[in-house]
Amino acid sequence: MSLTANDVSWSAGGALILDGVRLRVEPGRTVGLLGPNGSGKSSLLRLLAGLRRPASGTVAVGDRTTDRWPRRELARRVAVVEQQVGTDVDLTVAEVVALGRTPHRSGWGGRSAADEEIIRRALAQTGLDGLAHRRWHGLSGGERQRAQIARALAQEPVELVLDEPTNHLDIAHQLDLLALVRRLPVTSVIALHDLNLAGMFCDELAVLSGGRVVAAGTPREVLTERTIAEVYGVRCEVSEVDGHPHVRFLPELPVSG
Ligand SMILES: Nc1ncnc2c1ncn2[C@@H]1O[C@H](COP(=O)(O)OP(=O)(O)OP(=O)(O)O)[C@@H](O)[C@H]1O
Repeated sequence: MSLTANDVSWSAGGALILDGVRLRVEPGRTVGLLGPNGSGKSSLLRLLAGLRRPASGTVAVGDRTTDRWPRRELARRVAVVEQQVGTDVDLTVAEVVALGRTPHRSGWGGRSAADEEIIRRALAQTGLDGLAHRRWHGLSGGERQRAQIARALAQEPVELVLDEPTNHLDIAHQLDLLALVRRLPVTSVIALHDLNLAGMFCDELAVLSGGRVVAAGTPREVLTERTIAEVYGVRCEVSEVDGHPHVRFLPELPVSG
């Protein structure tokens, strides 16, 4: 396995946020994490990336639990793109992307020609070549989000953990980004809200509700009218388009009386 959560629980502020979560992600797979606001997606992603320790249960990256990975080695191996990124950074886009090379550098040495090539490629993969010298604070939300993804790619991770990476992107950039993540030879876990994009681009899906995994499997197994009604409380019809489940939401039934 590439990433494994074994009966993971985690609490914060006196509340149980994750409750006995099991997740097994095979190498090279793209797994979507779905669930309503506050269901525990970001919390689980942070645990999977080793940024937090479970209160009980274990998280393993490769064949080692996160507590047995030296911090720097884990920082090289697992890249994380979080939802909120500060705006008070006085760096150019290229400098932000270059931060992805930090865990790979030894001592005080500068960037090598190989580093520069990796940074150039990450900028090109995310369509940011033209913005390399722009300053961070002048970027749009979507440009910042793409720069954070380029930074994660520059890290050349084995596992990539993305928390709602498309929430600021226009539809063309959403499709480009998810197609790119799927193409990369990495294991990815992505928190997403868009059920149809999750169905199009993920090999497997897991649905969290109230800190528990309530459904897991292929998109066809998970994206059912019943699960969507139970988890989100909305009515929908699920059909199939180009081999992927397609969810069409229906208006609420009028209250009779
Ligand atoms: N450090 C913390 N202290 C207290 N409560 C927390 C902490 N971190 C998360 N929570 C709570 O845990 C719950 C799950 O939060 P989390 O951010 O993991 O959910 P999410 O599924 O990613 O939500 P969203 O879709 O809104 O991003 C929420 O109720 C949140 O308020």
